[in-house]
Amino acid sequence: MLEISALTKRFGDRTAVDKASFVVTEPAMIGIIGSSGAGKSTMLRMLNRLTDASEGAIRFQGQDITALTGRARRKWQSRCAMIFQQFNLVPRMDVVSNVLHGTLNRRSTLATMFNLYPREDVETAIEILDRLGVAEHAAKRAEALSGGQQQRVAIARALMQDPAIILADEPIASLDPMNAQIVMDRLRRIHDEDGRMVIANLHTLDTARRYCDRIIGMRAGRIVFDGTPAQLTTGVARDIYGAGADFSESATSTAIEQDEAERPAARMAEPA
Ligand SMILES: Nc1ncnc2c1ncn2[C@@H]1O[C@H](COP(=O)(O)OP(=O)(O)OP(=O)(O)O)[C@@H](O)[C@H]1O
Repeated sequence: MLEISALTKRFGDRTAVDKASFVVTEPAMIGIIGSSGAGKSTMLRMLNRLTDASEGAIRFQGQDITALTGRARRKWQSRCAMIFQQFNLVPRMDVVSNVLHGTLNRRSTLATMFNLYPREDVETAIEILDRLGVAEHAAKRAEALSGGQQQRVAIARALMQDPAIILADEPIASLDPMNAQIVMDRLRRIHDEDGRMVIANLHTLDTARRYCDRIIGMRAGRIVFDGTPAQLTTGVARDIYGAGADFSESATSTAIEQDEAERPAARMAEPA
């Protein structure tokens, strides 16, 4: 259903994603791991068409995604909704209106300007908020909610678009462990109950192991691992992160970045 072939992104003479290829035949929950600068965000941004690929192809259910322009590109961005580490809500706007923002693509400019949302959309938004356990906060300003609650509102906004794919770029990197678990549990449930594909960039190995059916490991722009959590042995993880023999199972990419800072040879993949 989703086919990525030799997808490449260059920024000047830096290759952020280098001939990445993978195929997803049925909706799955996929985690992308790798150290900072490995190309994970760039990969998701190309999938969502926020960034244009330099080379290669993305096909979804037979459609050439890389070729889409204008309205067709915006439609794809609705089918392939993205959530971000920093939630990207409008802080002073109430929670329901933030969620209804997910319908902007299909509403007229006039309706948008005057905040005229159809009643059934408002009801759907509340139902989705309820599903995510934050309906009681519907009337509050987004900025009044905790980080974990805001991320659930961001997921609700994504669901409002009824997407086939949810792309999550480090969705729990700003959250404490308890809220991180709540957000990952919700994403997993959305996958299990709705059959939506979820592709998440994840900072910590244990999260990827625990929640994902399939893990893709990136290093210096290349896919260096693609398999199940069981196949992701400590040795494989060490290769993905370019980490030394002191690498431990509980290590996170944050800990590894610090290791890399001390090892100049491993800095290639880091931002300039
Ligand atoms: N807009 C840009 N202009 C120039 N270089 C960029 C741009 N975006 C990303 N890069 C570079 O591309 C490489 C991959 O970056 P990317 O953000 O995709 O990595 P990442 O694995 O998501 O890292 P992190 O976990 O730190 O977010 C890095 O070397 C980065 O500096």
